[in-house]
Amino acid sequence: MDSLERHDDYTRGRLDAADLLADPVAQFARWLGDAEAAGVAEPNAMVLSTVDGSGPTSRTVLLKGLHDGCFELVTNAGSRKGRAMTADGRVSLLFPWYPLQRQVLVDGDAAPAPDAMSDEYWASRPRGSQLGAWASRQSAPLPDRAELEARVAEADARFPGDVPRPSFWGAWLVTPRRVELWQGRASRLHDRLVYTRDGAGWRIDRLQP
Ligand SMILES: Cc1cc2nc3c(=O)[nH]c(=O)nc-3n(C[C@H](O)[C@H](O)[C@H](O)COP(=O)(O)O)c2cc1C
Ligand SMILES: Cc1ncc(COP(=O)(O)O)c(C=O)c1O
Repeated sequence: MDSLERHDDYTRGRLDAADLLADPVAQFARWLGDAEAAGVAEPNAMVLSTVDGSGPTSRTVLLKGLHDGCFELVTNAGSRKGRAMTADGRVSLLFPWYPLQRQVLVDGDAAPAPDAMSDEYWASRPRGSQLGAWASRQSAPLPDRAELEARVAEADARFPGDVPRPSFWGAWLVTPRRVELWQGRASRLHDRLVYTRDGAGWRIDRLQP
């Protein structure tokens, strides 16, 4: 467990307000492009945190689009996260781009996307994933894997042609309230720049590391 003993310094980059775009989502898109270009694994993976009656909880999901200043994700509305977001839209998104010594944190409000957006995304999914969405009551206990596989076979037989989108599966849009860009620096003196809303625009402030 060597990693527990290390104190690696972060020296790959720096971050200055003068280098940032005025719009945080446009700036995020630029950083996502950097992560893609650097070959970061799953560059669009993000840790989605929600709150429910048990408190905060997190899991990884994929970013599926950027629309009018919002972050798009897809999931099952009956899942633990889906039920949490239905009851309380407050979420956070964390993009951990360790190879770039960067992270982006987004605090915002999630709401179901328009049906047309969910339909369009659904149509882009492979048939296997579409059948999987029908088969999985995501987050519910599963006594054994064979039961899941039987439900996939059932859905396959039920929908020999196009697989329709289940009403319980779709896209969600997260409207950001706060976006923080973090660039690791030497001696833990990292650069942190945070966008918060300021009237119709955004202000950018530097935070202590
Ligand atoms: C890299 C990665 C990407 C994932 N993407 C999604 C996704 O886009 N949507 C989704 O519902 N689950 C996705 N998952 C599975 C979730 O992490 C999670 O296990 C599942 O959604 C159930 O979460 P919940 O019980 O908290 O609702 C992904 C997992 C990983 C590791
Ligand atoms: C359970 C689940 N749902 C949805 C997704 C979203 O991605 P895709 O539409 O590419 O399957 C993922 C991605 O890993 C996933 O694991």
